[in-house]
Amino acid sequence: MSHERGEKITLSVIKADIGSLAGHHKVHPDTMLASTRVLAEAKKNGLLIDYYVTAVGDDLQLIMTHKKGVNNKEVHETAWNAFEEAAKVAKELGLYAAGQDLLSNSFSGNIRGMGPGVAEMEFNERPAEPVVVFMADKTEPGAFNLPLYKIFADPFNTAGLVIDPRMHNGFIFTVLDVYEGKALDLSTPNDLYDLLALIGTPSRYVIKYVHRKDGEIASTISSERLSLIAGKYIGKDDPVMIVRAQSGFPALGEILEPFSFPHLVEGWMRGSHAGPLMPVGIKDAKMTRFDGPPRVAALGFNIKNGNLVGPSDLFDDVAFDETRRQAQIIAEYMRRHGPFMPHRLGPEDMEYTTLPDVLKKLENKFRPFELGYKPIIKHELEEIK
Ligand SMILES: O=C(COP(=O)(O)O)[C@@H](O)[C@H](O)[C@H](O)COP(=O)(O)O
Repeated sequence: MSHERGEKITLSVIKADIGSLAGHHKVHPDTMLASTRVLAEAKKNGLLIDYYVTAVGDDLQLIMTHKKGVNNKEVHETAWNAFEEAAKVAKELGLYAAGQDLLSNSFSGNIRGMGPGVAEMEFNERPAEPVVVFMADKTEPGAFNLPLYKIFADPFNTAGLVIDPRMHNGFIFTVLDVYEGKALDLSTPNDLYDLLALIGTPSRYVIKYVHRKDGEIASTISSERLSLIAGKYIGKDDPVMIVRAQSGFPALGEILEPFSFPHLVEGWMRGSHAGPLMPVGIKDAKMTRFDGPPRVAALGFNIKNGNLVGPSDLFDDVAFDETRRQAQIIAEYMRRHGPFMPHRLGPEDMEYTTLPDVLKKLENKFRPFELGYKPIIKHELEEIK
């Protein structure tokens, strides 16, 4: 059945760190209120069908539905205005890093590349349209590579790949090289090994979209890299992801299953450490221990005539208690390494942090190490006297 463009629903999830309470910790409710006012106005004016405002760690999350398609100027401008209003409140309250992710002074047509993270998809709404919105803090977009592989390509995770004829043909993964700004499409199960060869380097190769082979969008992930946009370290690019569920897409339980394994991701303190991704309910989506550990929350909605029905706070459940316990044990183990790799990230990843500034000071102090090399200890002795 063919659908006119106007009938399609777009789900836009746009997030930004506009300042937070007590450090890079938690969004203040007054900033959420300020952004809610802007979205309420846009709903009243008919631009948005519906919206839901939430927060994970220090990231303010705008979940919006409309009929304008992806990359729509008006919708992006509304999100930008919502963040600006929230940032104003953050500044008034003296919140930490107020306006952090708003890298431009004014809106210029599309919010991508201006700081906020964006995941959007347009689809013909099914009679029942279940979707899951994942939001992570203190990590990067590649953190979703492993779960996405399991959801859409691993039959040991997703029974539907074997059992359900609608999923048996596999999926198309679009992989983005965030350094080069290039993408390629890989078809599973045929290209499985090529896919793994790339996405095992999640700081560079990020799964951007997953499509079913009939062209239906199944998942979309934000892929902004703040450091590459701003040219210097600003913060990790805490990602968001949308996944459609059921009836020819993976079941809700198959979508959540990979998060029962708290896999190691990059981010955590100063965006410079590897740690376990801990699934939490919204009430626990705040950063504490060593600015983490990295956390992911998941909200489940049904979309009906573009309206957001729900949400259900999916990781706020005893079924993930054991995962959280494991994550704590892994966090403790990793923390014991202090500033040593592999807890602290390797030199390539540290290039985009503040470490190079520190190392620069040592550059001129290096001397050739040859026979007869004498350590300089005079300076130290003088200090002791
Ligand atoms: O990763 C962090 C912030 O990232 P985020 O804002 O969540 O993108 C934090 O760990 C900070 O890097 C850390 O708290 C130091 O912050 P500053 O004192 O340099 O602002």
